Amino acid sequence: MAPGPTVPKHLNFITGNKNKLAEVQAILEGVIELRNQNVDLVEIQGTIEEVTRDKCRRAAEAIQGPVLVEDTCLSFKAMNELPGPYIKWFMLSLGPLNIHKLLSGFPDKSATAICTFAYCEGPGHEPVLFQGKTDGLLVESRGPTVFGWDSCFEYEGKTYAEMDKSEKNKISHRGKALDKLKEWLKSRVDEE
Ligand SMILES: O=c1[nH]c(=O)c2ncn([C@@H]3O[C@H](COP(=O)(O)OP(=O)(O)OP(=O)(O)O)[C@@H](O)[C@H]3O)c2[nH]1
Ligand SMILES: [Mg+2]
Repeated sequence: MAPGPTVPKHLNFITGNKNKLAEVQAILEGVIELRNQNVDLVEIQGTIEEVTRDKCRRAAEAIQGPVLVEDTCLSFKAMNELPGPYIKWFMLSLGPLNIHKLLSGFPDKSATAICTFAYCEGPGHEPVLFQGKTDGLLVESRGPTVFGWDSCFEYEGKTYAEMDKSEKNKISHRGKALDKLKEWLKSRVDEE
């Protein structure tokens, strides 16, 4: 095997978000077996990469072993890329029916969904990052309001919530990040 981090056959994906977990499981099916643990991790303030690296280090410390984590951002061009990693708190306060109002004073509704995965071999190891981005628009909610801001993020005329899952996974920020992770995993999974 090439030098660098190894990955166990059963990978611990640390997340408390059931919808995220379901998408990641669907996309990684047949590639690697995921195990999920919900560890309540502190999320710091900083750039997307700083937030994700720190989250990954904390997860590896918490379970004392190899971990995969993911952090999702939603950034608005008119707001100089905010809320970014802090979108969760805006969603919790405003909900899917009101989130579009954040841009009501701005003509530019451009939004970018960014997904950053981080893998870490264990405590003390440097996390490796895999990022995917999808450009779209922030719109009034259309479609089921099951997952976060899916009903408010429009890509080529449809909101994520109006797409079926396989359609979303093909073009989504998460799908693109996982394509990179899958490629990397091919040479890294420890078969022993
Ligand atoms: O409509 C959506 N489509 C998506 O594809 C998507 N992915 C994440 N989110 C939401 O964006 C925030 C990210 O925060 P986040 O990355 O810290 O996640 P989280 O705290 O829920 O879980 P985790 O940190 O335990 O993994 C949270 O409000 C998530 O619900 C999404 N909403
Ligand atoms: Mg979180």
